[in-house]
Amino acid sequence: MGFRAAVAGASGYAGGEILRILAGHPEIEIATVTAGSNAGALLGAHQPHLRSLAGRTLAETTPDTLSGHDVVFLALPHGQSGPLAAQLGDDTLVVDCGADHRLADAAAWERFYGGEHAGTWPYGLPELPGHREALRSARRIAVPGCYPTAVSLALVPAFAAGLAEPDVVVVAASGTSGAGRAAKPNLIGSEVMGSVSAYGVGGVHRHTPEMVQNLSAAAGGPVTVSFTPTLAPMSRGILATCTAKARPGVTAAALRDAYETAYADEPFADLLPEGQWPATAMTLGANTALLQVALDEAAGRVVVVAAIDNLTKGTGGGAVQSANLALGLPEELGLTTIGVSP
Ligand SMILES: NC(=O)C1=CN([C@@H]2O[C@H](COP(=O)(O)OP(=O)(O)OC[C@H]3O[C@@H](n4cnc5c(N)ncnc54)[C@H](OP(=O)(O)O)[C@@H]3O)[C@@H](O)[C@H]2O)C=CC1
Ligand SMILES: CC(=O)N[C@@H](CCC(=O)OP(=O)(O)O)C(=O)O
Repeated sequence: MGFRAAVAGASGYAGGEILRILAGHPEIEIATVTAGSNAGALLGAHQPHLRSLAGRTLAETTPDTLSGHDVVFLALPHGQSGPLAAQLGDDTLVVDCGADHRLADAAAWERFYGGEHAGTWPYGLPELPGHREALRSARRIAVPGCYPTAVSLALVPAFAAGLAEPDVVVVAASGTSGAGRAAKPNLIGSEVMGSVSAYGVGGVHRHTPEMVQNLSAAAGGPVTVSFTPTLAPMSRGILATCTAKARPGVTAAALRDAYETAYADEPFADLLPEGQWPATAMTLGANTALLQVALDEAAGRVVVVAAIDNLTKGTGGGAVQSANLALGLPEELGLTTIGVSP
């Protein structure tokens, strides 16, 4: 084993997914697991599926317990990563699954999250133009939000190829694990089962500025995004239906060609064969974003559907993919494109 890792927030969903992936990683050893209120408990009590790690004790999450590692994965509530990272030297790679360092626009941060902006770290989505190279020398990484991962992979190729106008509409369904482990009134079993519900409607969801940031960078100018998230009765997965106004003269063939070119060499972004549409069940547990494109000629819109596992490509898998790059390891190490079905 080449690198020693600590995982903070190991009793939560994102921390659990990072541990699931690291447990099969040939070059990263899980040295330390930490938690908040559950510090002192056995990991097995909170992550019973991680059998080989069941006997590990959850330590407190402090700079002391996290220091001395090659890589620290933070899967903690927003606001925790800045103060912790400040006490970990640059010899430690810090990979933050929280939102604190994803946005470059401090005003957008204050509007959607409130409080002072903690600063911007290299953004952990290697598939975006220029990002892979930046990640190779990073010592701090901001893992993208789960919805922005799906939406950016869905629409960046259309903007980068100059095929879309800056007018985007996204409706995306997420499984309940996206909301974390803590109980919330709208996530009680009987409220979720047998129903799909919208939330964060009307441009207020905090992932909107992150989508705007990524799509505007690809478009080379400001893009507006109308984003409506919905909660679906499933534990994992995001299905994002993304549309953008098509530029005049765009053809279906040119659109498909842009996506084939963009993702030809990407290990974790797959354009499906024509006629096959992404479904969350096709990529559960895999680090792959599945995509399909169409041109709605009557409406004059580019339509892209993306499916990811919110906990894998949308968090834990994306975190390990970027960490691999920053540690000088092969990007795909420890990650799978093989899903779990049914
Ligand atoms: N779930 C998802 O799909 C995604 C999550 N993320 C991000 O990952 C992070 C974790 O999310 P998620 O795993 O879903 O949340 P969970 O609620 O499932 O887990 C939160 C974790 O943080 C720990 N924690 C809470 N408060 C403190 C504290 N004050 N000090 C130390 N540890 C604390 C908890 O420990 P304990 O149990 O001991 O209290 C637990 O291990 C968040 O920033 C989230 O935004 C990002 C993308 C997608
Ligand atoms: C279904 C659900 O509630 N999903 C979460 C987003 C997922 C997430 O964890 O995003 P952050 O990393 O930015 O917190 C939400 O809509 O708030």
